[in-house]
Amino acid sequence: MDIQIRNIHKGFGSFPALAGVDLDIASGELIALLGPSGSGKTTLLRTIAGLEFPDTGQILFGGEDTVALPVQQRRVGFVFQHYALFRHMTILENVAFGLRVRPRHERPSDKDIKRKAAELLDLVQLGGLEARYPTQLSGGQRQRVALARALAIEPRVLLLDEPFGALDAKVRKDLRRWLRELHDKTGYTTIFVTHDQEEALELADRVVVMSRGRIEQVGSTDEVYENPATPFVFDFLGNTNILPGEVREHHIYVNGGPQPIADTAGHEPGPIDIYVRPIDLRIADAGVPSFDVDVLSTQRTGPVVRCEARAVTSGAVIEIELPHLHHDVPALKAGARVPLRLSNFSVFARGKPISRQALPDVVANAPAEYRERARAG
Ligand SMILES: Nc1ncnc2c1ncn2[C@@H]1O[C@H](COP(=O)(O)OP(=O)(O)OP(=O)(O)O)[C@@H](O)[C@H]1O
Repeated sequence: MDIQIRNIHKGFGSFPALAGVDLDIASGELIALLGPSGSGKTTLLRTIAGLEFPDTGQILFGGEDTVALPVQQRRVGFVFQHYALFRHMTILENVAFGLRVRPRHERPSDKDIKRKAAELLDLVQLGGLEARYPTQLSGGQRQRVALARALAIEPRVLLLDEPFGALDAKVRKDLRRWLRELHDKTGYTTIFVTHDQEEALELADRVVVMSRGRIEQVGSTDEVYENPATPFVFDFLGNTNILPGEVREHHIYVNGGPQPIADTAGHEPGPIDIYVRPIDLRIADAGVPSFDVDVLSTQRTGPVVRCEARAVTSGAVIEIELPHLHHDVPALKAGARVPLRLSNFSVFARGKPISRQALPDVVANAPAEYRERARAG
């Protein structure tokens, strides 16, 4: 089932929780709504489910406007962060519940309901535990029961609100992989809410990054990570260093840097912010565009070395992250002055994002030598 969301506004009192949301979701897609707390993810999910009514806008399921349809008729499967299982019912009866409460003329026979519930428990890999009660299961198992229950009604759409939020890191990771496999098997259009970037990037076909009731960017996981449309998206998707810089005569300079770090076509001259991740900074060989930093401290945490340094000319404090066996590590001693190069970065005009289309040019138009080095990693 494909879903079209058209210009949804939803306020709570005078507060705009959703401020004009448009989104097209293809049938069978697995979509992540990602954003910080309060950005409107849950409100959007609940509006799609029919648990909230938008002030304006349309939500179309397969071309049909659902806004006037009551929740029951939308046929959405919903799973919340806290597994709301019925404690007094066995696992099998929990899964069967959605079928048992159907109107009489749509309700399968008792035998078929039990068979279907058992099949779904097999699907979520809990076959054999049908007679247990929710308190006799682990958190991850309970969440899988909640998912089987949501699937029992043969939903047109599956909506998951931080489904693994309450579980520990290891179980979350296992369940993520499992959910992806389940999705590939069942093919339901699925939308899930998370504020965990890693979860969104690992699981989803496309990620919808939200901030303050609006969509900042929609794209494949690679697109949003490699080509963030706005400073917000860049910053939200991982650790960020912001280096003040400048576009001058079609070149990009780190403030105070003697040589340009890249060429740029078509960008307005003026102050910019260069966004670069700690893992995309390396010590530059002679002749490669670079800027000098003074190393302040270096610390190893397991397999990773984190180094804090200060840009000599701008004074910006930046973080560098390397695998501990990387050949740059010995040179990053506190007190050393080293030249750094950027292997990947985004540029934003200070205060306003450079258009998304323009961003790939920044790398594409870098000096040839720079590009080769960037490719070499
Ligand atoms: N029933 C409500 N009454 C008043 N304000 C609400 C209500 N529900 C949500 N809000 C407000 O709307 C905004 C968006 O909330 P929402 O729950 O959609 O955010 P979220 O991105 O899902 O956040 P979180 O990750 O913390 O769950 C928040 O500022 C929240 O306080």
